[in-house]
Order: sequence, then structure tokens, then C-alpha cells
Amino acid sequence: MANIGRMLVVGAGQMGGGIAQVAAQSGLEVWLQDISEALVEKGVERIRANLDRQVEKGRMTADQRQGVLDRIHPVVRLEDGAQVDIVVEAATENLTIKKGIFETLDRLCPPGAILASNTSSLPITELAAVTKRPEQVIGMHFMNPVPVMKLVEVIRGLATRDDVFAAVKELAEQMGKVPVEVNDYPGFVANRILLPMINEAIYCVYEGVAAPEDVDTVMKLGANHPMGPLQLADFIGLDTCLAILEVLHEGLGDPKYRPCPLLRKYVNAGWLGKKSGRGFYRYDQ
Ligand SMILES: CC(=O)CC(=O)SCCNC(=O)CCNC(=O)[C@H](O)C(C)(C)COP(=O)(O)OP(=O)(O)OC[C@H]1O[C@@H](n2cnc3c(N)ncnc32)[C@H](O)[C@@H]1OP(=O)(O)O
Ligand SMILES: NC(=O)C1=CN([C@@H]2O[C@H](COP(=O)(O)OP(=O)(O)OC[C@H]3O[C@@H](n4cnc5c(N)ncnc54)[C@H](OP(=O)(O)O)[C@@H]3O)[C@@H](O)[C@H]2O)C=CC1
Repeated sequence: MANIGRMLVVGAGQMGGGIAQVAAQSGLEVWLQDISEALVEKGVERIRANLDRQVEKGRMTADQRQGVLDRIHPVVRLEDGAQVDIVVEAATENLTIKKGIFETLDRLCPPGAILASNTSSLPITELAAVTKRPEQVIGMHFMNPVPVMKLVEVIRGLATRDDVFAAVKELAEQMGKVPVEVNDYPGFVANRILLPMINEAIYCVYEGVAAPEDVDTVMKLGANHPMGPLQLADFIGLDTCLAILEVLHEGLGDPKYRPCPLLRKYVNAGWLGKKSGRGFYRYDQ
């Protein structure tokens, strides 16, 4: 496959912004797209703040910071960023939204372009099926926060070509990450293991076993987790946690993945965790 030098990132939320930042830091030209100018600007602002911290800590010069920012091109219309070698889609975890994006990307992007999704759990094979290039569709699942976490799950859809897989693996390495090959089943590996733990922690609160702070303290001090499961759920986003659990529940057909009613209640209330200012904890906006 040709060298990957240009990337479009779709969705400028916490994941899209992180992916754009790390890609630009590794030398790629990056187009960052979201559905409104305000959202793209918010994404770029978060990247700027992250880079400023790197400069303050002496890990990057002001010139290097500027170089990274210069390589990030904010856009609102997909057609303004479609002339790339690879797209990494990081929009909301919703199959209908993602299918619509993949259909559009397939029309707009050059025939050789790879279409990757950062989905946490949705079937890559189903996204591939809405395009005329299913062999060039793949999962590239980064972990949050992207600048810090080393793992990328590289997910083969049913039709993914070997050279496409190899190119994405190499790109992940170029971005300073460790790629792990995973097949296309609901939740892949990371979230199939992580989300049932988070769900169980929510059940502990729902059933009155312990308060959120105490559940988190148990797992931090008792299992050496860097964050407690409820703090982590707030960090991921409770809407994303619910969406992943629904995919696991429906896709694997096992009642053990049933999302806790308390999680659903919080999401319906708009308590989405850190990004909305309230979840299991409250956050300054
Ligand atoms: C849902 C999915 O599909 C898959 C997923 O991603 S699941 C989520 C996976 N992620 C995790 O499990 C994260 C668990 N938490 C942790 O590892 C840590 O708490 C953490 C790395 C987030 C923060 O670490 P910490 O030691 O508590 O805090 P802190 O000292 O402030 O940060 C450590 C470093 O991370 C950086 N960092 C923290 N949050 C960051 C963010 N949001 N963006 C960029 N950098 C960040 C800090 O700048 C700091 O960098 P330096 O060491 O270079 O100074
Ligand atoms: N949060 C996490 O820890 C992780 C999440 N992921 C996955 O990454 C993806 C993004 O998650 P995350 O960044 O947390 O979510 P966010 O809610 O932070 O960001 C999603 C962004 O996509 C935007 N969006 C919605 N529809 C479209 C569209 N049609 N075109 C372009 N942008 C759109 C949203 O806009 P608006 O707000 O207006 O809807 C929002 O700005 C999801 O698939 C998620 O499962 C993967 C790994 C970890």
C-alpha cells in the first residue's frame, strides 16, 4: 500500500481530538471534522491545551507545538477533508450515524483510501457492508486518553485485506502505539472485559452495596486500578458505556451483559459523566 501521509478524523470529541493530536505529532497532515464549527474549535482548543502542557513540561519546544498545530486543519464539511489516505471515524457510538458517515466517505474519498473506525464495540463488518470497498474497511480502536494510552486494537472485518491490516498496524506503530490484532466480535477484547466490570460496579451502587466513592476506593486500593470503575465510566462517557453494553447484550445474546437500570437513568437525565459535568461525580465545566 502507498505511504499514509494524510488523515481525516471524523468527530472532534475527546477521542477524535486525541487521535488528531497524536497523528499530527507523528508527522501526518490531519483534517479534523465535526458537524459544527463550534465543536471543531472546541476539539482544537483541547489539543492546544494538551500541547501547551507538553511545552511547559519541557517535552516539546514552542516551534514543535506550532508545527503540530499547523498540521491540523479544522473542517466542517466532509468533502473539505476527504482527499486523504486514511479516515479514522470517531463520531458518536451509534450504528446509524456511523453507517451514514461510511456511506458518505465511500463516495467522497479516493478509491485507495482506507476507512477505519475507532468504534468501541460496533461491528466493523456491518460498517464495511455499506461501502463499495469492504476490503479497505478496518477497526482502529484507540484508548482514552489517546496521548497517554499505548494500545490500539486493530480489528479485521470479514473482508479486510491483509495489506490494509499491515498498513494500519504500521501506522499505529508510527503513532507510538502498540497494535494488537483482534477479530470482529461485539466489544472486541478491551470493552468485552472492561464494560462488564463497570456495569457490575454500577449494580453495586444500584443495589446499595456501597457508595460510588467506596466502590472506587475498593478497586483502586484493592486491585491497583489507576481509576475506580465509576470514575472511569464518567471519564469514558456514560452514554458511550451504555451504547457499548447494549451492543454486548444484543450482539452476544447473554443476559450477563444487561445494562444496569441506574446507568440508563443517568444517561436519560443527561448525566453523561465528565463531558456533561455530572455523572457518578460532579465536575467543574
Ligand atoms: C471505552 C473504550 O472504547 C476504550 C477505552 O478507552 S476504556 C478507557 C481506558 N483508559 C483507562 O483505563 C485509563 C485509566 N486511567 C489512567 O490510566 C490514569 O488515571 C490517567 C492516565 C488517565 C491519568 O493518570 P494520573 O497519573 O492519575 O494523572 P496525571 O498525573 O494527571 O496524568 C498522567 C499523565 O497523563 C496525562 N494525561 C492525563 N489525562 C490526559 C488527557 N485527558 N489527555 C492527555 N493527557 C492526559 C498527563 O498530562 C500526565 O502526563 P505526564 O506524565 O506526561 O505529565
Ligand atoms: N470515550 C472513550 O473512552 C472512548 C470512545 N471510543 C469511541 O470513539 C467514538 C467517539 O467517542 P468520544 O470521543 O468519547 O465521544 P464524544 O461524544 O466526545 O465525541 C463524539 C463527537 O462526534 C460528533 N458527531 C456526532 N455525529 C457526527 C457526524 N455525523 N459527523 C461528525 N461528527 C459527529 C459529536 O457531536 P455532538 O456532540 O453534537 O453529537 C461529538 O462531537 C465512539 O465511537 C466511541 O465509542 C473509543 C475509545 C474510547
